[in-house]
Amino acid sequence: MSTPLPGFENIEGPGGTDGADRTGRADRTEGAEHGNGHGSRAPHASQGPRQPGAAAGAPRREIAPGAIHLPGWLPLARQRELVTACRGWAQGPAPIRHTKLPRGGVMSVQTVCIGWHWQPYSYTRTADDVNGARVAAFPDWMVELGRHALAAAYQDATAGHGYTPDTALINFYDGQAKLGMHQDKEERSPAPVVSLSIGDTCVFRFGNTETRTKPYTDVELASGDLFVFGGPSRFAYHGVTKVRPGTGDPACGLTSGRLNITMRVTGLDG
Ligand SMILES: O=C(O)CCC(=O)C(=O)O
Ligand SMILES: [Fe+2]
Repeated sequence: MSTPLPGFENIEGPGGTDGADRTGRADRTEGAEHGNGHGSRAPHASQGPRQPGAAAGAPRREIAPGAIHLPGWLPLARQRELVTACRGWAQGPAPIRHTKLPRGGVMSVQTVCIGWHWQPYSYTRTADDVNGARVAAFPDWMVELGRHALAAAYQDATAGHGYTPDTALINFYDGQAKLGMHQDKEERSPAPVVSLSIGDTCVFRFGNTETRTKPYTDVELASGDLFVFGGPSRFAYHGVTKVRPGTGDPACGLTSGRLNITMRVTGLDG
């Protein structure tokens, strides 16, 4: 069964490391991720994200049309709340695990989903490749967070209106995990993807909609960073080429590794 989440589940422990197997470095194009989750407690909605531009450090940057990097958007306290929520989902109803790929590979990333369960290459309500359990509900507070994220990224108070993400893939990367270039394309909606990063910095490669090769831009995603891709970039290829171990601030709630949450609108009913 699934391996525990080194460095994540046991965040009080020694700076952990490696997860079960890192044999696979999964290409999402070829593999997937998935997960499941289970009820969690909502981070306090009272503490909103920072205003655009208020983060220390790097400025907001449009990486490609519709693809925005907003560094330091999530305050540390909010990061910790998300880590706590994700830790709960990682435990069940379907535990986080390394997704198996159709051709026998295993992803190096560990994933758990909420709302809908993703496995290569479709969404279901139950985690059929894990334990068959129905995944945790997608909480209202995360819908709100997604709406705030769009408003901040697009610098438009109305940008989040009507945005109702119904699934999130929650990925945990140890120091060796990677994610191959892929498109998020199982969704039947063109609504933007909202990505939040916590813990160690990674190199996020954001490319184009035609090919998984160049042209692309490598972006350092650090703890608290928001990345949104919508509009003409919604179906661009992207991936994680490397994690930089030891770069995260333990005050974010993770002593090692990287957590990434991507919210999406599946466009599915039922
Ligand atoms: O970890 C990341 O920053 C990207 C994750 C991703 O692309 C995905 O879950 O589809
Ligand atoms: Fe993706």
